[in-house]
Amino acid sequence: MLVLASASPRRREILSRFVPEFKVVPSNASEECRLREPGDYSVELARRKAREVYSRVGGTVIGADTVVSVDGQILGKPRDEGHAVRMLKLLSGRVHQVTTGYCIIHGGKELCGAVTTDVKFRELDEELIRAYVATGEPMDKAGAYGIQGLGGLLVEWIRGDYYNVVGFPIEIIWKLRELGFEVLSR
Ligand SMILES: Cc1cn([C@H]2C[C@H](O)[C@@H](COP(=O)(O)OP(=O)(O)OP(=O)(O)O)O2)c(=O)[nH]c1=O
Repeated sequence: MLVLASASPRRREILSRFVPEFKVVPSNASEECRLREPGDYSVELARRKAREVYSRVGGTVIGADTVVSVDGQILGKPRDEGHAVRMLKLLSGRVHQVTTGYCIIHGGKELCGAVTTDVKFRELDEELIRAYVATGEPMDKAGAYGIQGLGGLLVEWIRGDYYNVVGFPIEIIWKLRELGFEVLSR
């Protein structure tokens, strides 16, 4: 049985487009992490999420973690609205990286990786930033925006996998296919 170790509705929605059947079991793993490099950090958290769920339910388990980084500095989810405003000011007019680490536990082995997408934001004025934060959309999202929602307004261009920005890189689907899971079957 395939298990998605995530409480994220976006991850569930993306996986369900490509794979017909899986179970969702959110992880209770701690998100405290001292690593500073976005790839190392996101893979470590993805691995913890996958291991914690695997220890309870077994099967083939997918864990993922998404971070936004700018100049190598990791931005997680905003603590409050003021923090969201500061993050968006920092990202305004600049290119940043969105990295999703993943870990698939299958047959007792761990298959882990990280995918990075570059995203360029438009120049954002204070009024727009405050109006966007007031919509509430930034609060549960790494980097304080969601490209798939109203946050699409902030983006000038992206380079790389769009799904990766939303939290679920397509590389995971290809890995599942290599492991023998059917993709696009109904
Ligand atoms: C940058 C960006 C992030 N995000 C989201 C993806 C992730 O859900 C979230 C980052 O938090 P994560 O800790 O990666 O995931 P989560 O807490 O939502 O779910 P779980 O740990 O149970 O798997 O930010 C978007 O939805 N759109 C975006 O454009």
